[in-house]
Amino acid sequence: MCPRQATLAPPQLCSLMGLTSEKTTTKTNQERNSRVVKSREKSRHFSEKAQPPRVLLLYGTDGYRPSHEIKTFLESHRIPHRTTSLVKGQLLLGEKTNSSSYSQHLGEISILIIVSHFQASLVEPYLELCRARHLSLVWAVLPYPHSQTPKPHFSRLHASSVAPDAIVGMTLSPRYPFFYGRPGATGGGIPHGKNWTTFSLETSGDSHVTNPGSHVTNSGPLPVGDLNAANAWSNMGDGEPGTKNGTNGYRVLVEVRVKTGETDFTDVPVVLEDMGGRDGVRKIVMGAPVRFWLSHLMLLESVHQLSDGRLVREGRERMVMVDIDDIFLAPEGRRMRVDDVQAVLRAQAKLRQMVPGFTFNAGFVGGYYNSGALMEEKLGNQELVRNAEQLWWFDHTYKHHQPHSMSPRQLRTSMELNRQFAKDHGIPALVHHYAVSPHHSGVYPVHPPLYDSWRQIWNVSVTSTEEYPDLRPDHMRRGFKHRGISVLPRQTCRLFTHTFLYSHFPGGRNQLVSLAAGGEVFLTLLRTPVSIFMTHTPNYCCDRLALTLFPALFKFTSRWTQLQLSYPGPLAMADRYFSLYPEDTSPLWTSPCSNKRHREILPAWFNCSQLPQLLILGPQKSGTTALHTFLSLHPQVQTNRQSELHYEEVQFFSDDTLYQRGIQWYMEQFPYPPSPSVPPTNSSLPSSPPPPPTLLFEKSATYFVHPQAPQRAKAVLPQAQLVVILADPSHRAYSWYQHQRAHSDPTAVRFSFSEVIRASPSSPPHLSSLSHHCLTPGHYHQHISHWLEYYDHSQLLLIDGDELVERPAAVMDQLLEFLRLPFHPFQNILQYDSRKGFYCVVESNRRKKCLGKSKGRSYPPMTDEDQQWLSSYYAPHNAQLKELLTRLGRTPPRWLI
Ligand SMILES: Nc1ncnc2c1ncn2[C@@H]1O[C@H](COP(=O)(O)OS(=O)(=O)O)[C@@H](OP(=O)(O)O)[C@H]1O
Repeated sequence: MCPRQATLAPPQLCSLMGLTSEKTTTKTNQERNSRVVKSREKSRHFSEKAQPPRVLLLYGTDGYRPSHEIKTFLESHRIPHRTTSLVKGQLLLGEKTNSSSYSQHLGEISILIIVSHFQASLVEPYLELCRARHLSLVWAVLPYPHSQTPKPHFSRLHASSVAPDAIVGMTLSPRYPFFYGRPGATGGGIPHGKNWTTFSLETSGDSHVTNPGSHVTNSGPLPVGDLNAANAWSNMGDGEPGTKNGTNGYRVLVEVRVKTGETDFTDVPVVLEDMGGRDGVRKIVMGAPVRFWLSHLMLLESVHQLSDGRLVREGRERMVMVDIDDIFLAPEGRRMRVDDVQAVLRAQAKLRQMVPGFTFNAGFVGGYYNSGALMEEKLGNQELVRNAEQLWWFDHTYKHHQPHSMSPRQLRTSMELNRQFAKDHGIPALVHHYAVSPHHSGVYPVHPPLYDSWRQIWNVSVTSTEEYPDLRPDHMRRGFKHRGISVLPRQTCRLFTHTFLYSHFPGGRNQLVSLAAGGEVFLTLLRTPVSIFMTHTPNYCCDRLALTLFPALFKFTSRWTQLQLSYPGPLAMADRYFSLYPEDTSPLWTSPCSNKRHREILPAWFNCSQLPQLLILGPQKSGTTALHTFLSLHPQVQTNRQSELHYEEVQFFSDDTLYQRGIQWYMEQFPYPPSPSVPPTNSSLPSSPPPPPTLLFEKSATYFVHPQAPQRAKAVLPQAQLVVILADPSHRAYSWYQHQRAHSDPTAVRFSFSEVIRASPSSPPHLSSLSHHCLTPGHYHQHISHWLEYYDHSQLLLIDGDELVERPAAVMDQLLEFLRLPFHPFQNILQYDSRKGFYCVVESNRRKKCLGKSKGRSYPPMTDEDQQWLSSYYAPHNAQLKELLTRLGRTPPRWLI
């Protein structure tokens, strides 16, 4: 155990004191806790935590990688979900006796997705659970390992393994009521990869699983016929939900054509729906490799079908925009010539047949117009301008300078020059209210002068970036709104400034086409309702790679899916994005300091050491002002400037209006810390030691209970140390009530403390609201747990509120140790003042300076009845707190013992 003075200290303090046995246990706890926090945090960061989870993804030991793929699918479509192992899921779902614990763990689930081999023992236990809980099932069947023996049947279904090179074609059922897939779509050219699993109906005997090396399995006794005759569909049946007789109760979604001999082929189902006629569980069984695009399409289809469209938000509409950035700017030999420009216009006309309204979006840097050395390239520039009306145009600064490195005046000048250029050359650039910044600079991390100049000079209301919140993983890129401008996420299409010949593209032309034909670019389009692809001039000269990629993409999409492609322009795209995802409107600012790419596009004034390293979180009326005042006395510590709104508190993470102002505003609340002096390099003089680093901190007592503060703080200050003061919650509530009265809160003035704490939800709204705000901050367990979902508990120091009142110098020693700051003689600086009834600061003139009259107020003591009432009110919350502290290896505060 930690010694007395280390009450509520984090474990590393105990270990500093040489308590090694504690250290061992703590370390394990700490590691475990940190792992849990990290994984939770990952899934919660930018996740849809406001919605109840609806899909439960279950994986076995062999299914970890494929399940990761499915998790990416769920995340990219923002389908609310949880993930767990097959073993754990069975335990959780099986908790029939304790259904509240079931829903507490899992939320409301409607679909299970199982990733496993075709093994009845893995799936059968779930059938019972699905029946009992009215769940549907999607089963992604993994290919059999070579050595495995045939497996038992499942719903009279046999599985067979087929080597990928035996599959020569694939068809989507012409009869299945697809929402996303195109009925009857057919084609060959299935890429090699993992084995596939095909299905057949049992008539007798065991299922067959063939050696994948032999190309094709014995696909069971089901006769399959000509692909075009769609025999597989009719042989498997067109079962309606609940059908028991007449048909087999299956509907085939996809079949593949398998080579069985030199000239023989057979058509077998690879994705089918079991309508639940036999076991009452509606399920979709998929045998295509999980990484293959068909599986993504079928997963989307399955979740849509099984949830009657409730779990997929995007519908079928897909808006697509293709930017050509730097249209006049490229190295010699990589700019468009006249025939390239004409090819672009011809391609555009053709693409409009597949994507209504399709128009290339040209980003221009006027300062480079006609700057190429080759005459053909100058003519190419002129051809672009001659056809300006046929394209859409957007500002890309005049000289391609990065906005973050320009002063507001330079920025404005650059934009004005580009605007004048557009005017002089008849370029209709003001109409679309869209602009893009070179290298994403200034868009994210946000550089407010860029936003202001865009609005002022170009009337921009939409832009795009790949950088929010981060470049990777790309399916997690998001949009946000800032200073009246909608920032949309951009997608990657694998064409860069250096890809202008097929031979420069890894894998050549075939690889480029396969990106579009089911590869990464197709999946992006499938996942993203609003896709903005960035290309560059070199992609349209030379081998014109972009003019291969996009037609291939749209053709493939129209062939296999019913996605409705369109290009309605940036404004309509922004409207659609934010009406689909209103939760993205307000950004979650992330720390630019811990991200290499973001650091490279930070304005010069941005100083990562001007952000605080310590947050005193609260709660209100726990002694936070005293702690703030005392800590500010340390010579190596500085706090924020006084705010005109909240006095000594910044409240950035808990005040939505302030939070919107961005990190720059937050930084400006802190003094610029002294930079260490750099000794002259060639000097023979002994160098003076650098000044000690300054620790910046802020205290905002509103952070403790604010629902978004932990996530916001973690995203900006991942390494911050946190302090929470645990005062007796009953006293805290009484102090808070007195504070409200002192500030003439009409409800607090009108109602007594007894009435306030005893108010119920049926009391007048202003009374029950006051009661809620008075009592709930004292639910310490709940608020601390929330913070620990984001921060590791070693970053958190808990201070006993009574100790702070009675032995403030000891508390300060404890705090300095936690912060690894040098000793400061608080024992001499803090002295008890009998008039104030609290410790005060002894100033240099030896006079005591106490906290203001609003801290340490005089008011009558709480009545015994109220005290008792509160003790029993807080008893369960305090018990949970005690449990938590024990789990974390902390000593409880005195009032809790
Ligand atoms: N040294 C010292 N001087 C004065 N007051 C002290 C001190 N140490 C702790 N306290 C207790 O701090 C209570 C005020 O808490 P906060 O500063 O957190 O209040 S606030 O939320 O910032 O308004 C305040 O509550 P009240 O007594 O109700 O005024 C005090 O109980």
